[in-house]
Amino acid sequence: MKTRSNYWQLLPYIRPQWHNIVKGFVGIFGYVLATLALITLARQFASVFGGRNLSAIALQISFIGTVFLVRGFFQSVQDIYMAKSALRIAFNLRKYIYTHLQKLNLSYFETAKTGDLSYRLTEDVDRVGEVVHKLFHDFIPCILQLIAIPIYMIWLNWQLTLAIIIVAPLMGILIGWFGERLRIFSLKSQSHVSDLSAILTEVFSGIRIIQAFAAEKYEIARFSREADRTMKAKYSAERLKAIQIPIIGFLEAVSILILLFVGGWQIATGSLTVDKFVAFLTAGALLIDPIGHVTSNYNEFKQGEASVDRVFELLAIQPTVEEKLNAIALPDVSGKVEYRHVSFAYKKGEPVIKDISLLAMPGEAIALVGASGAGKTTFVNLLPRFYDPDGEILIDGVDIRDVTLDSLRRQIAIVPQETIMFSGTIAQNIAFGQDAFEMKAVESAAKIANAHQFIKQLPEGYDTWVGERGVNLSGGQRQRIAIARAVLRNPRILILDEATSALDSESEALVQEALERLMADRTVFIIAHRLSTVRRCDRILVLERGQIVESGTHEELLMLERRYARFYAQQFSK
Ligand SMILES: Nc1ncnc2c1ncn2[C@@H]1O[C@H](COP(=O)(O)OP(=O)(O)OP(=O)(O)O)[C@@H](O)[C@H]1O
Repeated sequence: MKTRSNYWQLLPYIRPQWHNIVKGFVGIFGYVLATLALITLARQFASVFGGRNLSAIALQISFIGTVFLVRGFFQSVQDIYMAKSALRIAFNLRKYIYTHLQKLNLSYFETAKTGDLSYRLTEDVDRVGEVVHKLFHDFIPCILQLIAIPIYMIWLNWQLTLAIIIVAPLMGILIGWFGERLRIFSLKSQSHVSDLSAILTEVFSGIRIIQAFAAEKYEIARFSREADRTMKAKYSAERLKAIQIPIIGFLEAVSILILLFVGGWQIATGSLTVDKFVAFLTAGALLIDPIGHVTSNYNEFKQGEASVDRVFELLAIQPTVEEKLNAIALPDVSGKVEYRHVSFAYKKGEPVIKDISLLAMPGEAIALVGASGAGKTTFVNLLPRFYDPDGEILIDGVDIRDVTLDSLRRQIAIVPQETIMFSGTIAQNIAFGQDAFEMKAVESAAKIANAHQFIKQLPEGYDTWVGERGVNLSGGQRQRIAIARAVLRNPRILILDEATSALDSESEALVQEALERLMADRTVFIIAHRLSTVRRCDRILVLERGQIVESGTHEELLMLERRYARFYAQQFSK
C-alpha cells in the first residue's frame, strides 16, 4: 500500500483555475478581515454597554449588523468561486482520465474490472472534487482565521493567548493520528465499494447465464459478502470519528476553562479590563468554529487521499502500444498486407504466434482455420495494433508502427462474433464513431447489409433506440448492423470473426449474402467457421499452436489429405 500522498499531483489540474481561485481568495480575505472587525466591535460594544447611552448602543449594533452583512457578502463570493473552481477541476480530471483510458490497450481492459473503473471515474473523481472544494472553500479560510485571530489575541493579551493555545499541540498530534487511520480505513472501504460495483456490472451483463445456471443464490451470497466487508470498513471509519470528536471537544473545553481561570485571575488582580476580556472571549468563540472545521476537513482529506490515490493509479498505467512521436498518417491503401517473421506472446516465454510470414494481396480473402486456442484471433488482432508483436507487419509496404493508430484503424473494419450495440439509435449505431453522418449513406449501407428491411419494420425505423447491448435485436439482426457499420466505413481491409452461434436458415442466408457483398474487392482475413465461407476464400491458412501448418485453396488442402482434410471431415462434413 502506498503511503505517499498524491495530492500534489492535482496541481496541474488546479493551476488552470487560478483566476477563479484568486476571486475566491478575495472573498476569503474580506471574510477574515470582517471577522477581525467583529472582534474589535465586540470590544467597543463592551465599553459602550456600561455607558448606558442608548444611541451609542444602537449605533454600535448597527455597525456590527453591517459588518455581518459584509462578511456574508464575502462568504458568498468565496463560496461561488471556490465551488466553480473545484467542479471544473473535477470535470477536467474526469475528462483527462477518460481520454487516458481510451488510449490504453485491449490487454488492459481484458483484465480490468469494469465496475471498478466506473467507480473510479464517478465516485472517486467526485470525492477528489469535494476535497478540492473543501480545501479552498473551508480549510484555507479556517487556517487563515486560525492564524489571524490568535495574532490579534496575542496583541490583546499574550498571557491569555498562551493559556488558550496550550493544548493546541496535543490537539494537532491527535488530529494527525486519527487522520492517518481514517485514510487507511477509507482506502479499504473504497476498494470494497469498487469490488461491489465490479460484481454488479458482471452480474447484470451476465444475468442470462446466472439465471440459466440457477446461480442466483450463489451470486446473492457473493454480493452479500462484499457488501458486508464494505459496511464493516465504513463502520470502522465512523467509529473512529465518533471517538475523535468528543476527545477534541473535551480539549477545546479544557482550553476555555483555562482561559476563564486566567482571565478571572487577571481581572481580579487588575491587570485586565472587562472590555478586553469580552474581546478576547469573542475571539476565542470565533476560533471554535474554524478548529472544528479544520479537524473534520483534515479527516476528509485523509479519506479523500484514498480516492486521489485510486484516480492517479489509473493515470500511471501506460499504454503498451504507443504511437511514435513522428508517426505519419497512413495514406489510403490498396490493401496489401504483409506479415514478416511475426511472433507474439501474451506472457513472456509462452508464444502464441510463432514466426509467421504471410503476404496477402489487395482483394484477397484469407480464411483462418484451426482448433480453439490456435492463435487465430491473436493473429488478426495484431493488424490493428491491439498488441505489438516481434517482427514486422506492413500495409502497402508501410510498417504499421510508423503510422498513427487512428489512420491505421480507420482503414480496417472488424466485424466481430458478437455485435455490441451502444445506447443510441439504429442509425447512430451504424454510423458508429461519426458525429455527423448522411442518413442516405446509412440507409444504403444497411441495404447492402440486408438490414434495411427489418430496420424499416421497427417502430421508429432508423431512429429506433437500441439498449446498452442491443437486447431487443436478434443475433442475425445485430450481425447485419455490424456489417452495415463496416460497409459505411468502406475499408480496404476487413477482419471478420464469423459467428458460431446458430442462426436460423433464413437469417444465415441474409447474413451470408451481406458478408459476400461486404467482402467484395477488399483484403479480408476471416476466422472461418462456416463451410461455405471457407470454400469461397482465395486461400485457407491452417493454424496450429501459433504456426501456419498448411496453406492453399480448399481443393488443394483437401488433396493434401492432412490436417485441413481431417479438420474438414470432423467439423464441416455434417
Ligand atoms: N488477452 C490474453 N491474455 C493472455 N492469453 C491470451 C489472451 N488472449 C488469448 N490468449 C491465449 O492465446 C492463445 C491463442 O488464443 P486465440 O484467442 O488467439 O486463439 P483462437 O484460435 O482465436 O481461439 P478461438 O477459436 O477459441 O477463439 C490461447 O492459448 C489463449 O488462451
